Amino acid sequence: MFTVERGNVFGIHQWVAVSYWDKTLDPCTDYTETMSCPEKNCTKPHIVKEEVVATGQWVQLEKTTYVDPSGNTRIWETVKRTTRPTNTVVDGVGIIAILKRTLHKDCVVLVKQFRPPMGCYTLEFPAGLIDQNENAETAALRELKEETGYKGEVVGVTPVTCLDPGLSNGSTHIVMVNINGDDLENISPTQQLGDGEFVDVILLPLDEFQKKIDELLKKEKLVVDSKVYIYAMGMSQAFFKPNELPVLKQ
Ligand SMILES: Nc1nc(=O)[nH]c2c1ncn2[C@H]1C[C@H](O)[C@@H](COP(=O)(O)OP(=O)(O)O)O1
Repeated sequence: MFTVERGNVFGIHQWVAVSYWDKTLDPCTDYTETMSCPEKNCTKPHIVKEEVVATGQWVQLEKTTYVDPSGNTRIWETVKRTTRPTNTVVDGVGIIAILKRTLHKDCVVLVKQFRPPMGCYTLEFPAGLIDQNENAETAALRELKEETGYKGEVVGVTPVTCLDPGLSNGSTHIVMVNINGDDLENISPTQQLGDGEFVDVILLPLDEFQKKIDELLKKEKLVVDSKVYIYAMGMSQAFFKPNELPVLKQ
């Protein structure tokens, strides 16, 4: 439910769009009352209202009023994308694409691009925003083709995952994709980049993924996306200690 009110936001008097939580539409209404708790009274935290402070073409800043678990009303500064398709809770897709070729090691497909908010080049999984009426699988294959030129096949999709929840409601599905590198279409892939998009494709072998990233970071001024690095650490921890015996700890 939206109203327009005159309010004081960050010390500035201005007209703001205010969305109040409509309890009749909120499936969590039953849980927003004070619940008994062994130590003290606990409240199910909930949003009271969201006020738009500033809106750009791609993002907006909001002042979020919420009740915390001890029942206190507080304010949070929140960033949201303006591009989220209607009736969804997800903005985009990230793509873990594995290039599989005869007589080659399996490789993870990464992209390097200059990211203005970071002021430097970053190393990321291919990714992009989901268009209206698109699902995660379709968006992932489209973005992969655009950014890298590769045609892939979806082999898995995560639940909605949050990206930076202390700052933004930005969220993504991670889509697992296999690429048949022997396919004629994938032998000399051609990117389909839009205006203002400059993307370098980087292939790193899956069996030395973390080591190759570390080498790249030493060689170039580059910041690696945390999803990429955590995936690399997970790969190292899970698969590449074949000769280590489990040790019983006291
Ligand atoms: N926050 C943004 N500010 C911009 O000025 N422009 C932005 C923002 N977010 C996205 N975009 C633009 C840049 C591209 O032209 C398009 C497509 O982005 P997409 O490929 O879907 O996503 P990324 O790869 O994560 O940029 O949106």
